[in-house]
Amino acid sequence: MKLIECNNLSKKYGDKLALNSVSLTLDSGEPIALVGPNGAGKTTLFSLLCGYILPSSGEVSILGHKPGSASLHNQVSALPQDAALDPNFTVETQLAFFARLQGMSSKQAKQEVKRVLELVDMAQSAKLKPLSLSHGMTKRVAIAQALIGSPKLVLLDEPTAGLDPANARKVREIVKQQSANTTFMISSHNLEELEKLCDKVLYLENGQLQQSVSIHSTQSSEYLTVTLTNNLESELIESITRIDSVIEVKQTSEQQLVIEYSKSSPFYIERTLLELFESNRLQYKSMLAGRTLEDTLFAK
Ligand SMILES: Nc1ncnc2c1ncn2[C@@H]1O[C@H](COP(=O)(O)OP(=O)(O)OP(=O)(O)O)[C@@H](O)[C@H]1O
Repeated sequence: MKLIECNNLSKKYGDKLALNSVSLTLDSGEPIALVGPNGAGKTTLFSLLCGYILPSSGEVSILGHKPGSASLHNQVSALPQDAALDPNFTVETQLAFFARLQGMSSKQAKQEVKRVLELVDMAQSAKLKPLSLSHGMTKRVAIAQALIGSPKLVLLDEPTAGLDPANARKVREIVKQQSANTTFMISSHNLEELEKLCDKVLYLENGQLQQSVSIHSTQSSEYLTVTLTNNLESELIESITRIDSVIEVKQTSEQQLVIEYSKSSPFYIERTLLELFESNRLQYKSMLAGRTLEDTLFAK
């Protein structure tokens, strides 16, 4: 069963097309990063996955069910960037309230609160009220709240924004530890952090899914960014895809592609590409090796 499936998913706010025909399929497993510039549609996608808003067209399902449906009760949770705790109640009181809302008895809720606070190393603060917590501690409590009931999917919006390096690291550790049971989808502008944490990266721009890359495969293999002087033809892309060591070819602009390949003999891929360009009478502007997530996402 696929964790998330979106098929031509679109969302309009009035005339504004915030999400434009997004199609993707994601499996449960390692954390998934959602990146893109301000206004790209990340929050809109999160809101659709949570069932807070309905699509204007297209379909979305989580574990085969429509977001917000009763079958997904306790299976999906979200931590919005501006999530706030109620200043009037202790940490344990408000977390127990959310556990009760999930249908737990008061005894189960108490045990669950203890469990999730231990997961985020905040058990000692159970009896404190939010105003006596630091920003980092508040964030950990909010993550604990998102983990109540061991959901299958947890959506985290900028989970480390505004945190000092030690607290940001702590949050990363929590996500890593919990990833055995829960798939996290993390929206963030911090590419370096996402590189440490995530396997798959989804890149949204202007409401469209521009790229979906696997960080681990880009680290274990190599890739080349090739820019031609002419616009790319689909026959050329197909020919490159057929080269022995090529894993994947992505067109990133009219004249540019990123080729992911496994290293075989030295310069094999470069030599084969040059022969291919020569036989097709094509000229290239540049052929660059690159490996960071930023290079992958923003190579233009
Ligand atoms: N309720 C709304 N009504 C009208 N327009 C909206 C609404 N919510 C979002 N938008 C618009 O839809 C587009 C996508 O917004 P969204 O908040 O999903 O982007 P985002 O990628 O989360 O941005 P950021 O990184 O700044 O949080 C933006 O142009 C935004 O102005």
